[in-house]
Amino acid sequence: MITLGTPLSPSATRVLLLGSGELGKEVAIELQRFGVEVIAADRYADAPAMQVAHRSHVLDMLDPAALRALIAQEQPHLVVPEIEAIHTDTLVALEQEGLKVVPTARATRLTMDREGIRRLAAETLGLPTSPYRFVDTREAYREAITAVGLPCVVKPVMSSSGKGQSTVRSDADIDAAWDYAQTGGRAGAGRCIVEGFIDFDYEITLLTVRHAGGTAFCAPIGHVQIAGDYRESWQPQPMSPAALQRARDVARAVTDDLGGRGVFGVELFVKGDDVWFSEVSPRPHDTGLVTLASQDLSEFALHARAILGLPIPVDADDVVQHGVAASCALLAQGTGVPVFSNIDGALQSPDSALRLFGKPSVEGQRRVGVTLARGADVASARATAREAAAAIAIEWT
Ligand SMILES: Nc1ncnc2c1ncn2[C@@H]1O[C@H](COP(=O)(O)OP(=O)(O)OP(=O)(O)O)[C@@H](O)[C@H]1O
Ligand SMILES: NCC(=O)N[C@@H]1O[C@H](COP(=O)([O-])[O-])[C@@H](O)[C@H]1O
Ligand SMILES: [Mg+2]
Repeated sequence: MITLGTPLSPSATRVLLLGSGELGKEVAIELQRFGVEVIAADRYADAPAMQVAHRSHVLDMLDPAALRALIAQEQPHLVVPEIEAIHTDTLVALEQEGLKVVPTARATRLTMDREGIRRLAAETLGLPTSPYRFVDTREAYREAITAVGLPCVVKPVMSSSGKGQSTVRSDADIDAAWDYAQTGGRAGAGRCIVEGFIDFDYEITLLTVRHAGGTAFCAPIGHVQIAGDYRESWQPQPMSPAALQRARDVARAVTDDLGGRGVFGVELFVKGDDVWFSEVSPRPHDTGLVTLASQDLSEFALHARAILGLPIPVDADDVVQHGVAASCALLAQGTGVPVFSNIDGALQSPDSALRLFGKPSVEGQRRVGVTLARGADVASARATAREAAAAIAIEWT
C-alpha cells in the first residue's frame, strides 16, 4: 500500500530534483498532481522546473559539499537526477546511509559518465556498440582516431544534448574536435570518448519503464539529431519485428542491470535487423517529449508513477499509445530574454500543441520550447510539428 502525504506539512512526500530543465519541469508537474512536495535544484535561478516546484535551490551540483548540504537540509524521500552535471559519487555514498536515489545511485553514476555505461554495455553485458576508446590527452586522442578510423564521433565523457560533440570526417577536423570536446562539455575539460561512426538506417529511443509490476516498453520513438542534439522525434517508428525484438532485448538487458524504478531512455542505432546500443538516460528523454501528445500517460507521468511505486497500466508489456505523433524542438538563437510571437499562428492546426519551457535567458543557441502534433502518419505529424515551430518568431529583450 502506497501512502502519500500532504505537501508543506510534516507528512509530505518530498522529492528533490537535481536538475530543473524542461524534462524536470514536466516531472515536477506530474508529481504535483499527486500532491508531492517538489524541491527543484539547478545551477541557475528560475530554471523551468523551479517555476512549478514548491521551492528551489541554486548550487553547483558537481560540488560534493554543496550537494551533501542540500540533501541534509531538505531530507528528501526521493532524489531524482535530471541532468548530466551531478557529483554522483556523493549520491552513491549517501545511498549507503539510506538516501533513495532514482533509479539507483549506481545507475546514476554509471550513466553520468559515458565510460561507465559503455564499459557495462559492451564489456560486461556483451551488447553490440560502436568501437570506442577513452582518451585524456591530445596524443592519446590522435592514436585513438588511428585505431578507430574515420569517420568517428568525439564526445566529452560528461555531457549531453551534443555539448562538446563533433563528428570527425577528415584529418582537417581532428584538432577542432578535440578543442571543442575540451571546452563544450557540462563538466569542463577532461576525458573523452572516440567512437567509430555507425552508418545506421535510423535511430530510436526505446522508453523502458521499470515499475512495481515489472518492465514495460513504449512504442519506439524515431528521431533526427543535428550536431548531437535532438530536433524532431516521432512515435511509433516503423521497425521490422526482428529489429524491435532485438531493441527490446538490449533495453531489457541494460535496464535490468541498472535496476531501480523509473523511465529509461534507451538509445539505439538500427540498420536492417541489426541493433547497436548507444547510451541510456535513467530518466525521461528529450526525444520522449513526443509522448506528451502520443500517450495518455506521458513519459513524465510514467516516471512519476514508477518512482512512487504506483501501478502502470499496460497491455501485455506495452504502454498504451494513442496513434502517430511528432515533436519538433524550438531552438532560440541569440542573446537575452526571449519573447515569443505568432503563438496563435503556430496553433492554427487543431492537431498541434506547444510547450514553452520558460528558460530565463539564452546565450547562443538553446532549446526553449517544443511543438507537438498528431497526424495520420509520421510524415504528416512531423510536418505539422515543424510548421508550428517555424511559425513562432523570437524577439529579444
Ligand atoms: N557512434 C556514432 N555513430 C553515428 N552517430 C552517432 C554516434 N554517436 C552519436 N551519434 C549521433 O549523435 C547523437 C547524439 O549522440 P549522444 O546521444 O551520444 O550524445 P548526447 O550528448 O548524450 O545527447 P543526448 O544527451 O541528447 O542524448 C546520436 O543520437 C546520433 O545521432
Ligand atoms: N538531452 C538531455 C536533455 O535534453 N536534457 C534537458 O535539458 C536541460 C538542460 O538544458 P539547458 O542546457 O538549456 O540548460 C536539462 O535540465 C534537461 O531537462
Ligand atoms: Mg543521446
